[in-house]
Amino acid sequence: MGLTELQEIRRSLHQIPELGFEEVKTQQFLLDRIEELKTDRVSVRTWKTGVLVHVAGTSPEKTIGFRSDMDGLPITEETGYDFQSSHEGRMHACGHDFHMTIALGVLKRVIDQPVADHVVFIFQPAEEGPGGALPMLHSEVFRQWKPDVIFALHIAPELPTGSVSCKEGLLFANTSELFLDFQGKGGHAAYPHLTKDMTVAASNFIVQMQQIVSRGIDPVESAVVTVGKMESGFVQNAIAETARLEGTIRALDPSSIHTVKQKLERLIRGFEHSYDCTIDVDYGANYYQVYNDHEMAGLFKEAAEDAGIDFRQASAAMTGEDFGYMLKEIPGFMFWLGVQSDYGLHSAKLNPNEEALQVGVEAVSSMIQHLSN
Ligand SMILES: CC(=O)N[C@@H](CCC[C@H](N)C(=O)O)C(=O)O
Repeated sequence: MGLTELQEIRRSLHQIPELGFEEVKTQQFLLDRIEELKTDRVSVRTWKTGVLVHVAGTSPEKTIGFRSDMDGLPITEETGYDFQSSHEGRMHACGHDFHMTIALGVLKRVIDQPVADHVVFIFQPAEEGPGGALPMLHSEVFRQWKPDVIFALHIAPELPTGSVSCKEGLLFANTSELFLDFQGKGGHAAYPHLTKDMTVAASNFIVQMQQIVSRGIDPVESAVVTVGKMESGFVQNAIAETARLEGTIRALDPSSIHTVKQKLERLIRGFEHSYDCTIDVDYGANYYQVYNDHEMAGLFKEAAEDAGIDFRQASAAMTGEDFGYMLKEIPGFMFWLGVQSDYGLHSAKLNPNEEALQVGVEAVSSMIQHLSN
C-alpha cells in the first residue's frame, strides 16, 4: 500500500472519530476495507465495536498479534484540515486514525507477502476510556485467536518523522481516572453567607490536590494528578450548588496511585467538613502499566534498524494505555512512532505528519518478519 492510499484511509478515519464502545462507523469502515483485501487465508470476527483479523501463516509455529486502538476523544477539532472531523465535538486527537491505518497497511503486506506464523490484527475499542483491552482480552473470540506475542505502537508528536523509539521494561504509567461531585447549598450571588459555594470549594480543592504529589509522594517517585475538566453553576448571578471535577491520577509505581487515593480521600473528608458539603468520588477506569518485554524490545531495535528506520532510546512516560493489560498476559511491547507535530497528543490542533504512516508500516512489517522465523 503506497502513501497515497494510506493517506486516503487515514483521512477517511479522521473524519469519523467516535468515543469508546461507540465506534460503529469506524468498525464498518474497517470491515469494508478488510473485505476488499480478504483472501481464503484471512478470517474476520468482531467483538463489540472491535474487529479481529486472523491471517493464516504458511508454516505456523506461533501467532503474532498486532493491536491498534480505535476510539477518538471528546475534543472539538481546530486543525483547519479540509478532512477534519465531521463528528461535532469528537476528534482523533490521539492518533488512533494513524494506528488503524498502519494496521490495515501491514495487513495488506502480510496478505501479499505471506509470513510463516499466523498474524492476528486486533482493532480494539475504547482505549481512551472506559477501557476495551481488558474485556477484549477475556472474550471468547480473543481467547480462540490468542497471540503468543503481541505488540502495538503509539504516535509521538515530539519525535521526528522517520524515527521510532522504545525501551525495555516500564514504558507507560499506571493510571486511574478521577471524578469528583461536589454538592452544597447554592443561592443568590448577593448572599454568599447563606450558601456553601461549590465553585469556590472545587477551585480550592484543585489547588490543594496538587500538594498531594508535591508533599505526599517521595520526590524520587513520579506521580501526576491532573484535573482536565471543571463544571459548576448555571448563571453569572447565582452561587453554584454543585461542581464536578474530572481528572486522572498517574504513577510509575502502582503503590503511589494507592497513596494518592488515600490522601485524596482524607482531603475530601476535610473539605466536606470545612465547606459543609458532600463530595462523591469515582475512580472510573484504571489501567495497568505498559511493561515491555526485554527480549522483544531488543529485537524491535534490530527490526527497525534493519528497515532503515532511525531508532531512539525511549524514557518512561506518564501516559496510560490499556494495552498494558494485554502485555501483563502476553509477552510483547509498545513503541513510539515519530510524527513530528507542532501540537501534542490530546491537542485540538494535533497535526501528525502523514509520511510517518509509511514508516509505521515498515517498522511493524519488519518486526513481524523478525518474529516469524
Ligand atoms: C496514550 C494516551 O494518551 N492514553 C490515554 C489513556 C487514558 C486513560 C484514562 N482515560 C485516564 O485518563 O486515566 C492517556 O490519557 O494517557
